[in-house]
Amino acid sequence: MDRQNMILIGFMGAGKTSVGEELAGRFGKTLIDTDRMIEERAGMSISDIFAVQGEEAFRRLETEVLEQLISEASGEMISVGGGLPLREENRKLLKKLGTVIYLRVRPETVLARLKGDTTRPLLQGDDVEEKVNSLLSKRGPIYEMAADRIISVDGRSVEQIADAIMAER
Ligand SMILES: Nc1ncnc2c1ncn2[C@@H]1O[C@H](COP(=O)(O)OP(=O)(O)OP(=O)(O)O)[C@@H](O)[C@H]1O
Ligand SMILES: O=C(O)C1=C[C@@H](O)[C@@H](O)[C@H](O)C1
Ligand SMILES: [Mg+2]
Repeated sequence: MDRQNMILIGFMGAGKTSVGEELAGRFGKTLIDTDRMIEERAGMSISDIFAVQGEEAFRRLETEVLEQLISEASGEMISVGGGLPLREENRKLLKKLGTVIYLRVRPETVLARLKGDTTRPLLQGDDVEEKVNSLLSKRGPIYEMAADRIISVDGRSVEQIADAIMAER
């Protein structure tokens, strides 16, 4: 891996963390995951940050973490929270940080993977299917705008997705 950072973006359940771990392992690196960085900084889970401080506060933390990475990260494998590219400011920071790879996922795949998940505050309660469909259709074009490359993940294993990313480097 050269000095350029590689960043995975995409919807919840697309596999950013899983594929990121796989790729980082192949490069002999440890994955940097912005959700985990925020949990460590805040000393609480993402669900608790949303519940106690609200989504806006979480989004501010995402921008802070991105700024920190720009000053510190070089040649790293990075995965970011599903909503991080939503702020225009963050999309500019992502471009500055490195090569942005969008893991594109279909709603059915998200639902199959995250059924019963309790750690993603935006997908709790009733009508999870409706929430996934509506968020994904709003966010799809934004992810595309932020991306240097797009990889479809449906029906592919974590290893196959990592292979596809490596092959096109
Ligand atoms: N290619 C895949 N095939 C099968 N299962 C997968 C695949 N990628 C991820 N998963 C599973 O889907 C779930 C969500 O994956 P992961 O946590 O990597 O997604 P994420 O994109 O990081 O989500 P978030 O934005 O919420 O952090 C996990 O249980 C993971 O094991
Ligand atoms: O898509 C989103 O908005 C989110 C995705 C997760 O990675 C977390 O960052 C959090 O649950 C919010
Ligand atoms: Mg993740």
